[in-house]
Amino acid sequence: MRLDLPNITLNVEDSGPKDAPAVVFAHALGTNLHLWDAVLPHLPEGLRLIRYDLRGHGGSDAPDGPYAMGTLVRDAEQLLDALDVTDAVFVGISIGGLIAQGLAVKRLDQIRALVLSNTAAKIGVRSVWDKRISEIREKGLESIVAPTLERWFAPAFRKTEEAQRWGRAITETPLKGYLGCAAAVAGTDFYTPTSGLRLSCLGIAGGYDGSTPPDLVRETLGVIPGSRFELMRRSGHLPPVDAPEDYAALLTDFLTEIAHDKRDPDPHDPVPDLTGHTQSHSHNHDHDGGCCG
Ligand SMILES: O=C(O)CC1=CCC(=O)O1
Repeated sequence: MRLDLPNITLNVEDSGPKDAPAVVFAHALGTNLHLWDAVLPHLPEGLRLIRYDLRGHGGSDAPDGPYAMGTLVRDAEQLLDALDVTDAVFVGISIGGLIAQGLAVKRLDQIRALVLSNTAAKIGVRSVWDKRISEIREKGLESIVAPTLERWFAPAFRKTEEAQRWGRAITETPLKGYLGCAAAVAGTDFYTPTSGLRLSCLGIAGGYDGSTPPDLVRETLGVIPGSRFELMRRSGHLPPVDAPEDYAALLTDFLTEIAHDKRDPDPHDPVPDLTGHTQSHSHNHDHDGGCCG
Protein backbone atom coordinates (compact mmCIF):
# COMPACT_ATOMS: atom_id res chain seq x y z
CA MET A 1 0.00 0.00 0.00
CA ARG A 2 1.01 3.62 -0.50
CA LEU A 3 0.93 5.38 2.82
CA ASP A 4 0.72 9.18 2.98
CA LEU A 5 2.83 10.50 5.84
CA PRO A 6 3.16 14.17 6.75
CA ASN A 7 6.34 14.63 4.69
CA ILE A 8 6.42 11.77 2.17
CA THR A 9 4.38 8.96 0.63
CA LEU A 10 5.99 5.58 1.25
CA ASN A 11 5.35 2.15 -0.21
CA VAL A 12 4.67 -0.19 2.72
CA GLU A 13 3.78 -3.86 3.22
CA ASP A 14 2.13 -4.63 6.53
CA SER A 15 1.09 -8.24 7.21
CA GLY A 16 -0.06 -10.21 10.25
CA PRO A 17 -2.36 -9.29 13.13
CA LYS A 18 -2.32 -5.59 14.01
CA ASP A 19 -2.04 -6.38 17.73
CA ALA A 20 0.83 -8.88 17.32
CA PRO A 21 4.45 -8.05 18.19
CA ALA A 22 5.76 -5.94 15.31
CA VAL A 23 8.97 -6.49 13.38
CA VAL A 24 9.94 -3.65 11.02
CA PHE A 25 12.43 -4.06 8.16
CA ALA A 26 14.52 -1.32 6.52
CA HIS A 27 16.54 -2.26 3.43
CA ALA A 28 19.95 -1.29 1.99
CA LEU A 29 20.92 1.46 -0.44
CA GLY A 30 19.96 0.65 -4.05
CA THR A 31 17.60 -2.17 -3.06
CA ASN A 32 13.94 -2.23 -2.00
CA LEU A 33 11.52 -4.01 0.33
CA HIS A 34 11.74 -7.20 -1.74
CA LEU A 35 15.16 -7.71 -0.15
CA TRP A 36 13.23 -9.48 2.62
CA ASP A 37 11.10 -11.70 0.34
CA ALA A 38 12.93 -14.94 1.05
CA VAL A 39 13.37 -14.27 4.78
CA LEU A 40 9.81 -13.56 5.89
CA PRO A 41 8.34 -17.01 5.09
CA HIS A 42 10.88 -18.54 7.53
CA LEU A 43 9.94 -16.36 10.49
CA PRO A 44 7.58 -17.60 13.21
CA GLU A 45 3.85 -17.13 12.72
CA GLY A 46 1.91 -14.63 14.78
CA LEU A 47 4.10 -11.60 14.11
CA ARG A 48 3.17 -8.33 12.48
CA LEU A 49 5.73 -7.89 9.69
CA ILE A 50 6.16 -4.37 8.33
CA ARG A 51 8.57 -3.51 5.54
CA TYR A 52 8.85 -0.36 3.52
CA ASP A 53 10.72 1.22 0.64
CA LEU A 54 12.98 4.00 1.84
CA ARG A 55 12.45 7.49 0.48
CA GLY A 56 13.79 7.53 -3.08
CA HIS A 57 13.61 3.74 -3.45
CA GLY A 58 11.18 1.16 -4.87
CA GLY A 59 7.59 2.41 -4.89
CA SER A 60 8.12 5.27 -2.43
CA ASP A 61 8.30 8.87 -3.53
CA ALA A 62 11.68 10.18 -4.65
CA PRO A 63 11.86 13.89 -3.89
CA ASP A 64 14.88 15.96 -4.82
CA GLY A 65 17.94 15.29 -2.68
CA PRO A 66 20.26 15.35 -0.96
CA TYR A 67 18.52 13.73 1.99
CA ALA A 68 19.64 14.06 5.60
CA MET A 69 19.81 11.01 7.85
CA GLY A 70 17.45 12.88 10.18
CA THR A 71 14.87 12.92 7.38
CA LEU A 72 15.16 9.16 6.84
CA VAL A 73 14.82 8.60 10.58
CA ARG A 74 11.79 10.88 10.67
CA ASP A 75 10.20 8.89 7.81
CA ALA A 76 10.52 5.71 9.88
CA GLU A 77 9.20 7.48 12.97
CA GLN A 78 6.16 8.83 11.12
CA LEU A 79 5.58 5.44 9.53
CA LEU A 80 5.43 3.69 12.92
CA ASP A 81 3.23 6.43 14.36
CA ALA A 82 0.85 6.14 11.38
CA LEU A 83 0.65 2.36 11.87
CA ASP A 84 0.25 2.73 15.64
CA VAL A 85 3.35 0.66 16.33
CA THR A 86 5.23 0.76 19.61
CA ASP A 87 7.79 -1.69 21.01
CA ALA A 88 8.83 -2.98 17.61
CA VAL A 89 11.88 -5.01 16.79
CA PHE A 90 13.55 -2.93 14.08
CA VAL A 91 15.71 -4.87 11.61
CA GLY A 92 17.89 -2.54 9.58
CA ILE A 93 20.47 -3.55 7.04
CA SER A 94 23.25 -1.19 5.94
CA ILE A 95 21.62 2.28 5.57
CA GLY A 96 18.57 0.65 7.18
CA GLY A 97 20.77 -0.09 10.20
CA LEU A 98 21.76 3.58 10.42
CA ILE A 99 18.06 4.48 10.41
CA ALA A 100 17.48 1.86 13.13
CA GLN A 101 20.13 3.43 15.36
CA GLY A 102 18.79 6.94 14.80
CA LEU A 103 15.23 5.90 15.51
CA ALA A 104 16.14 4.03 18.71
CA VAL A 105 17.96 7.12 19.97
CA LYS A 106 15.05 9.40 19.08
CA ARG A 107 12.00 7.26 19.88
CA LEU A 108 12.79 4.47 22.32
CA ASP A 109 9.03 4.11 22.89
CA GLN A 110 8.73 2.78 19.34
CA ILE A 111 11.60 0.33 19.60
CA ARG A 112 11.83 -2.78 21.76
CA ALA A 113 15.03 -4.15 20.25
CA LEU A 114 17.34 -3.69 17.28
CA VAL A 115 18.87 -5.94 14.69
CA LEU A 116 21.83 -4.10 13.19
CA SER A 117 22.70 -6.08 10.11
CA ASN A 118 25.72 -5.42 7.90
CA THR A 119 25.88 -1.90 9.17
CA ALA A 120 27.86 0.37 11.48
CA ALA A 121 27.58 3.64 13.36
CA LYS A 122 29.51 5.21 10.49
CA ILE A 123 29.75 3.64 7.03
CA GLY A 124 32.71 4.73 4.93
CA VAL A 125 34.25 8.18 4.76
CA ARG A 126 32.87 11.29 3.13
CA SER A 127 35.57 11.56 0.45
CA VAL A 128 34.80 8.06 -0.84
CA TRP A 129 31.06 8.74 -0.88
CA ASP A 130 31.61 12.05 -2.65
CA LYS A 131 33.64 10.22 -5.30
CA ARG A 132 30.89 7.66 -5.77
CA ILE A 133 28.25 10.39 -6.03
CA SER A 134 30.26 12.28 -8.67
CA GLU A 135 30.85 9.13 -10.68
CA ILE A 136 27.15 8.30 -10.68
CA ARG A 137 26.26 11.85 -11.74
CA GLU A 138 28.71 11.55 -14.61
CA LYS A 139 28.23 7.96 -15.76
CA GLY A 140 24.92 6.82 -14.30
CA LEU A 141 24.00 4.05 -11.86
CA GLU A 142 25.10 1.37 -14.37
CA SER A 143 28.69 2.36 -13.68
CA ILE A 144 28.55 1.20 -10.06
CA VAL A 145 26.80 -2.14 -10.59
CA ALA A 146 29.91 -4.32 -11.04
CA PRO A 147 31.91 -2.87 -8.09
CA THR A 148 28.82 -2.94 -5.90
CA LEU A 149 28.16 -6.61 -6.65
CA GLU A 150 31.77 -7.31 -5.69
CA ARG A 151 31.23 -5.69 -2.30
CA TRP A 152 27.80 -7.26 -1.82
CA PHE A 153 28.35 -10.91 -2.66
CA ALA A 154 30.94 -13.67 -2.27
CA PRO A 155 32.53 -14.66 -5.63
CA ALA A 156 30.46 -17.82 -6.13
CA PHE A 157 27.14 -16.15 -5.35
CA ARG A 158 27.91 -13.18 -7.62
CA LYS A 159 27.37 -15.36 -10.67
CA THR A 160 23.82 -16.38 -9.71
CA GLU A 161 20.70 -14.98 -11.31
CA GLU A 162 19.63 -13.75 -7.87
CA ALA A 163 22.77 -11.63 -7.56
CA GLN A 164 22.31 -10.27 -11.08
CA ARG A 165 18.72 -9.38 -10.21
CA TRP A 166 19.98 -7.21 -7.33
CA GLY A 167 22.43 -5.61 -9.73
CA ARG A 168 19.46 -4.61 -11.88
CA ALA A 169 17.68 -3.29 -8.77
CA ILE A 170 20.45 -0.71 -8.41
CA THR A 171 19.78 0.69 -11.88
CA GLU A 172 16.02 0.60 -11.27
CA THR A 173 16.43 2.79 -8.19
CA PRO A 174 15.50 6.42 -8.94
CA LEU A 175 18.72 8.37 -9.46
CA LYS A 176 17.55 11.09 -7.08
CA GLY A 177 16.77 8.47 -4.46
CA TYR A 178 20.12 6.69 -4.67
CA LEU A 179 22.10 9.93 -4.61
CA GLY A 180 19.90 11.41 -1.89
CA CYS A 181 20.38 8.40 0.40
CA ALA A 182 24.11 8.14 -0.41
CA ALA A 183 24.49 11.74 0.78
CA ALA A 184 22.67 10.82 4.00
CA VAL A 185 25.09 7.93 4.66
CA ALA A 186 28.09 10.15 3.84
CA GLY A 187 27.03 12.66 6.48
CA THR A 188 26.29 10.21 9.30
CA ASP A 189 28.42 9.36 12.29
CA PHE A 190 26.29 7.80 15.02
CA TYR A 191 29.09 6.55 17.32
CA THR A 192 28.24 8.95 20.14
CA PRO A 193 24.43 8.57 20.14
CA THR A 194 24.63 4.83 19.49
CA SER A 195 26.97 4.33 22.44
CA GLY A 196 24.21 5.70 24.65
CA LEU A 197 21.72 3.02 23.55
CA ARG A 198 20.55 0.57 26.21
CA LEU A 199 18.30 -2.00 24.59
CA SER A 200 18.58 -5.55 23.31
CA CYS A 201 20.58 -5.60 20.15
CA LEU A 202 21.74 -8.26 17.70
CA GLY A 203 24.48 -7.51 15.20
CA ILE A 204 24.88 -9.58 12.04
CA ALA A 205 27.89 -9.48 9.71
CA GLY A 206 28.92 -11.37 6.59
CA GLY A 207 32.37 -12.89 6.16
CA TYR A 208 32.50 -11.68 2.53
CA ASP A 209 30.98 -8.27 3.17
CA GLY A 210 33.10 -5.72 1.32
CA SER A 211 30.89 -2.79 2.33
CA THR A 212 30.67 -3.23 6.10
CA PRO A 213 33.26 -5.90 6.98
CA PRO A 214 32.78 -7.95 10.16
CA ASP A 215 35.24 -5.90 12.24
CA LEU A 216 33.35 -2.71 11.46
CA VAL A 217 29.99 -4.22 12.47
CA ARG A 218 31.58 -5.73 15.58
CA GLU A 219 33.01 -2.36 16.55
CA THR A 220 29.54 -0.78 16.50
CA LEU A 221 27.97 -3.60 18.49
CA GLY A 222 30.86 -3.22 20.91
CA VAL A 223 29.61 0.21 21.99
CA ILE A 224 26.15 -1.12 22.93
CA PRO A 225 26.38 -2.96 26.27
CA GLY A 226 24.77 -6.39 26.31
CA SER A 227 24.56 -6.69 22.53
CA ARG A 228 25.21 -9.92 20.66
CA PHE A 229 27.20 -10.38 17.46
CA GLU A 230 26.75 -13.12 14.85
CA LEU A 231 29.03 -13.72 11.90
CA MET A 232 27.57 -15.41 8.81
CA ARG A 233 30.87 -16.61 7.43
CA ARG A 234 29.79 -17.47 3.90
CA SER A 235 27.57 -14.39 3.37
CA GLY A 236 28.31 -11.02 1.88
CA HIS A 237 26.68 -7.64 2.52
CA LEU A 238 23.14 -8.91 1.86
CA PRO A 239 22.58 -12.17 3.79
CA PRO A 240 18.78 -11.88 3.40
CA VAL A 241 19.52 -12.56 -0.29
CA ASP A 242 22.41 -15.05 -0.17
CA ALA A 243 21.34 -17.02 2.95
CA PRO A 244 17.72 -16.16 3.78
CA GLU A 245 16.97 -19.27 5.84
CA ASP A 246 20.07 -18.90 8.04
CA TYR A 247 19.31 -15.22 8.41
CA ALA A 248 15.72 -15.97 9.42
CA ALA A 249 17.01 -18.51 11.95
CA LEU A 250 19.19 -15.83 13.59
CA LEU A 251 16.22 -13.45 13.72
CA THR A 252 14.00 -16.18 15.14
CA ASP A 253 16.50 -17.02 17.90
CA PHE A 254 16.80 -13.35 18.78
CA LEU A 255 13.01 -12.84 18.81
CA THR A 256 12.64 -15.86 21.06
CA GLU A 257 15.41 -14.67 23.36
CA ILE A 258 13.99 -11.17 23.82
CA ALA A 259 10.46 -12.52 24.27
CA HIS A 260 11.76 -14.44 27.29
CA ASP A 261 14.09 -11.74 28.55
CA LYS A 262 12.11 -9.07 30.30
CA ARG A 263 15.27 -7.68 31.87
CA ASP A 264 16.39 -4.41 30.36
CA PRO A 265 20.16 -4.19 29.95
CA ASP A 266 21.80 -2.59 32.97
CA PRO A 267 23.24 0.77 31.91
CA HIS A 268 26.24 -0.01 34.11
CA ASP A 269 27.03 -3.28 32.33
CA PRO A 270 30.62 -3.30 31.12
CA VAL A 271 31.12 -3.04 27.39
CA PRO A 272 31.30 -6.67 26.29
CA ASP A 273 34.01 -8.31 24.27
CA LEU A 274 31.86 -9.80 21.56
CA THR A 275 34.63 -11.48 19.72
CA GLY A 276 36.61 -13.61 22.02
CA HIS A 277 39.59 -11.87 20.40
CA THR A 278 41.47 -8.86 21.58
CA GLN A 279 39.35 -5.95 20.58
CA SER A 280 39.43 -2.29 21.37
CA HIS A 281 36.08 -0.58 21.54
CA SER A 282 37.67 2.76 21.00
CA HIS A 283 36.87 3.78 17.47
CA ASN A 284 38.56 5.75 14.80
CA HIS A 285 36.05 7.97 13.10
CA ASP A 286 38.27 8.17 10.04
CA HIS A 287 38.54 4.47 9.37
CA ASP A 288 37.26 3.58 5.95
CA GLY A 289 36.28 0.11 7.10
CA GLY A 290 36.75 -1.26 3.61
CA CYS A 291 33.44 0.19 2.54
CA CYS A 292 32.33 1.80 -0.56
CA GLY A 293 35.38 2.15 -2.71
O1 LIG B 1 26.62 0.32 -1.37
C1 LIG B 1 27.36 -0.27 -0.60
O2 LIG B 1 28.32 -0.93 -0.96
C2 LIG B 1 27.20 -0.24 0.85
C3 LIG B 1 26.14 0.50 1.46
C4 LIG B 1 26.30 1.51 2.32
C5 LIG B 1 25.03 1.94 2.80
C6 LIG B 1 24.14 0.95 2.20
O3 LIG B 1 22.93 0.84 2.41
O4 LIG B 1 24.84 0.15 1.36
